[in-house]
Amino acid sequence: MNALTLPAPAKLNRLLHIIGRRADGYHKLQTLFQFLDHGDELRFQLRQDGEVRLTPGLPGVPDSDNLIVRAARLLQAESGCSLGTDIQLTKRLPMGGGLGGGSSNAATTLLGLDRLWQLELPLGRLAELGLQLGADVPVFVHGQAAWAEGIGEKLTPVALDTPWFVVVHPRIEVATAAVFGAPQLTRDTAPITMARALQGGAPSWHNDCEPTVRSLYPPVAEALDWLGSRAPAMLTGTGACVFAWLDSRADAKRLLADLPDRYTAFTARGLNLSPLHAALGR
Ligand SMILES: C[C@@](CO)(OP(=O)(O)O)[C@H](O)COP(=O)(O)OP(=O)(O)OC[C@H]1O[C@@H](n2ccc(N)nc2=O)[C@H](O)[C@@H]1O
Ligand SMILES: Nc1ncnc2c1ncn2[C@@H]1O[C@H](COP(=O)(O)OP(=O)(O)O)[C@@H](O)[C@H]1O
Repeated sequence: MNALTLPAPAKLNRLLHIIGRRADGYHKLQTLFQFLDHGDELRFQLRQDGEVRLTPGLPGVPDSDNLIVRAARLLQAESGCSLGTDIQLTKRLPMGGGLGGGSSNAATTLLGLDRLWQLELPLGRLAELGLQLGADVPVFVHGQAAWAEGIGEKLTPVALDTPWFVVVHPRIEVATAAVFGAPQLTRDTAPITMARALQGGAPSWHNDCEPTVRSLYPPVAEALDWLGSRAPAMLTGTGACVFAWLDSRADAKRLLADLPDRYTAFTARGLNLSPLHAALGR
């Protein structure tokens, strides 16, 4: 095999609670991750010379900081593999959108190059490598919708309802570190069990970052109000994207028809198995 084209799906946080803070400043979370059938695409072509080349690069992100290039180099270092790759990126997910695009790109790179370079590392090891790149990478490596604890890396697979979503991007970028660093962020939600979270279902789910992101980023508050007046709506991760869930594709498309020009948006179905794993048969 000389080349491989793979999806890097988006995720949503269908619930996000902040229950404390670790000594290193990272926040302890409880969250429900689900994938979408919408995302970026990466094409990997084998190189014999060990070089890792990405095209096109991302505006404002030097290649050496790009999570795709960092994931490829980390895998080379871990495995001692002397092969390289040309990577072509089709970027569809907004950056800093709370859809986990960078993390998903990193996971697709780890699994894609593991296959292209014939390394056959276990998913658990690839997830450990992924965690060095970002708190959200392991869920994309394991590829199952999950209840997550710790900083998002302690994962228990779950089967969630799979509604149609409308995801609205208010065309601003939210810095995850700024939200987690905000003094007004509440960090003391009482921990709950997974069973209790699942029992309540979507109507009972909320995101503890929402009040802080609303106050720091007024365009996100406006998007939540616009969407929330039409269907139940929430923030994903630390934003900037907000999402609403609907019973059918037709309802989702109807909602999109009214979208103000100041937003971009897409519709997508919730998935409990990542399309990456479906494509790889893993
Ligand atoms: C909040 C979540 C929920 O899914 O999503 P996003 O909105 O970013 O997608 C994630 O946990 C984000 O994960 P990720 O985007 O990988 O974050 P990282 O790069 O590891 O961390 C960025 C910065 O956010 C802060 N951070 C991140 C995660 C966490 N549990 N506690 C933190 O305090 C730290 O200051 C860190 O330096
Ligand atoms: N391949 C990548 N795709 C997107 N962002 C990347 C990538 N590599 C590094 N980044 C950096 O990570 C930041 C967070 O990106 P992203 O994962 O898209 O958002 P979020 O964590 O909010 O879901 C970006 O603003 C960018 O600086």
